[in-house]
Amino acid sequence: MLETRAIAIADRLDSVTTALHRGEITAICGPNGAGKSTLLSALAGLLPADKGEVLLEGTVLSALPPRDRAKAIGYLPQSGEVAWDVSVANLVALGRLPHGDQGKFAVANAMAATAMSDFATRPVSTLSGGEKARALLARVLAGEPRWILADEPLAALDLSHQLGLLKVLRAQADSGVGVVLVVHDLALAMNHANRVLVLDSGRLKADSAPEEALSLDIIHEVWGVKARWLGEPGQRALVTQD
Ligand SMILES: Nc1ncnc2c1ncn2[C@@H]1O[C@H](COP(=O)(O)OP(=O)(O)OP(=O)(O)O)[C@@H](O)[C@H]1O
Repeated sequence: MLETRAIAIADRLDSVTTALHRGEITAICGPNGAGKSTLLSALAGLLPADKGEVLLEGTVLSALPPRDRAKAIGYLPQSGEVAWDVSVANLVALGRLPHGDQGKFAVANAMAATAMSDFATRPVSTLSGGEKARALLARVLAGEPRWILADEPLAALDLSHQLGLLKVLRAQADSGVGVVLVVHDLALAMNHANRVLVLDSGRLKADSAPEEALSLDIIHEVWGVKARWLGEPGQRALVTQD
């Protein structure tokens, strides 16, 4: 389990308590500035909380040696910047750093899963935005973490690659990995997450199964938008109303 106990961070998070589970996809949703990236960084142990604590499988996260933390949690930030212009294969291999090995099998698997094998020798600077996003996700997968924490990993991807990566993330969850995604696309959260956290001005507004957390009342209250869901469970589409 990855837990937060009443964590507060300046004006960004206000006493957020939740417990996330491995084997599930958890979506973090909310309007711009609601605190989604802040919560994800705190869950990754990258942003210390002013109050409260984050626990990974029962241990206070900040007490874990950095290498153990890096092995357990693969974090994919929103910005997607790459500091050095290395080849895609070398970028993905950086995911093995916490393990101190080359992990050739894991690296090859990660590149295949993200459809990046054909780009192995390409300098990262020559990739399109979507290709770079896939390469960065491959780096996280190569580390074979128990938790994948990704901030809008699908935002730059075309429909086909979005669906491809959702399959990869679902397969990760099915194999026991905890997958936590910041997601703006509410239909994507509704259809693909096991659990949805809705943040509003730094507070946890909902934390439950998607149909409940993304009810029309909550969407109206939090996003200020009148909408309705169409379609069947698992294939919902959100339509806004005037
Ligand atoms: N380094 C920082 N110092 C102070 N305030 C910050 C900092 N980073 C973000 N904030 C503020 O904290 C709040 C939450 O930001 P956060 O990035 O977590 O929101 P978000 O829900 O991820 O938003 P978005 O959907 O726009 O990416 C915002 O009001 C933001 O302006």
